[in-house]
Amino acid sequence: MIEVRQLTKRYGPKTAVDGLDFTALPGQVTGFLGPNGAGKSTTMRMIIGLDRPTSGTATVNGRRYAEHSAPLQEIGALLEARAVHPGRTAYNHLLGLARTHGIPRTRIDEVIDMAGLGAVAGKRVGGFSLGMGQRLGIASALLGDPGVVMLDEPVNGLDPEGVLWVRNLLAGLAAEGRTVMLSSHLMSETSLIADHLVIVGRGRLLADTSVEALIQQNDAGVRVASDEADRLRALLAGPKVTVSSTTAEELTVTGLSAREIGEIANKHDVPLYELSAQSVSLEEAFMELTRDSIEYAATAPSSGKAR
Ligand SMILES: Nc1ncnc2c1ncn2[C@@H]1O[C@H](COP(=O)(O)OP(=O)(O)OP(=O)(O)O)[C@@H](O)[C@H]1O
Repeated sequence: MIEVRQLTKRYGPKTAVDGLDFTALPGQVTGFLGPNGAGKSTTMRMIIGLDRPTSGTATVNGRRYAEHSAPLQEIGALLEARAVHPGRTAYNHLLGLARTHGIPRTRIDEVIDMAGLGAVAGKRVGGFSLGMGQRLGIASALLGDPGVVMLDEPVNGLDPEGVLWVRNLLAGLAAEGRTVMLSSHLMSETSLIADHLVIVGRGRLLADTSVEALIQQNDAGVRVASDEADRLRALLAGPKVTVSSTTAEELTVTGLSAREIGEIANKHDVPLYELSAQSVSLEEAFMELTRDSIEYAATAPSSGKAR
């Protein structure tokens, strides 16, 4: 489990992480999402003790990273995929890590296989593509067989086959009861991989939710078309129901499901030409949530126009 409590990091006048609270639970994939500069990497660096919080705490299985006697066996992290000596082979990179952490050699072959690096294990890392570097970074994170796995932008640079591999790998790790956390600035990709979403902007928590709940929250009503739209509108009226119309024949209804609307229409013999549940895409929901938190917006802020 990863627990972040009132975590804050300031660099001079800049507040990179601002009173952040969230928990990544075992058995789940937690997606840590936010636009560029939202504070994701800084938070992850504090979780593994590479940066010291200005205030607040970040713990792994109840303890700060530095308090673990064998941290690599506790939490496997991929932060900078290319922080590997370019002249070393992938195998020797993993061997160096294994030796300094008391991990048996047999585990190296296991993670090489798991990461699909068998054919290039003897090659120098300097010649690796971005995708191969990511795979090696993930293999390194898994070397200590840790119960907690935290990966910063693990699908960056991977081709579709690689993205699918990460997805299946992380789902498998979570199914084994491990805590899995990954960061990304891409909602569509993350919603396919993660069960739980922690969304941040300008260092602050914007949402802590399940993918399912976010989909439900972004229910944009049910679109109904009928040439008796006015009669239907009256039949649907209720305290929690809102009905708006775009044309004489079309209604958008919230507060009732498509099934309920269909049943009412059927009971009163109102013919329907369309009955479809609308939803805002998760990408749109993410943009809406983070709109005020974009640090590097393309439009000039002085234009006064909505981005
Ligand atoms: N060492 C540092 N000194 C000063 N400012 C920093 C430092 N590290 C990060 N920042 C600033 O803190 C903010 C958060 O940065 P961080 O890298 O954590 O964001 P991020 O969400 O990981 O972004 P990205 O998706 O671009 O990697 C940014 O405004 C960044 O410029």
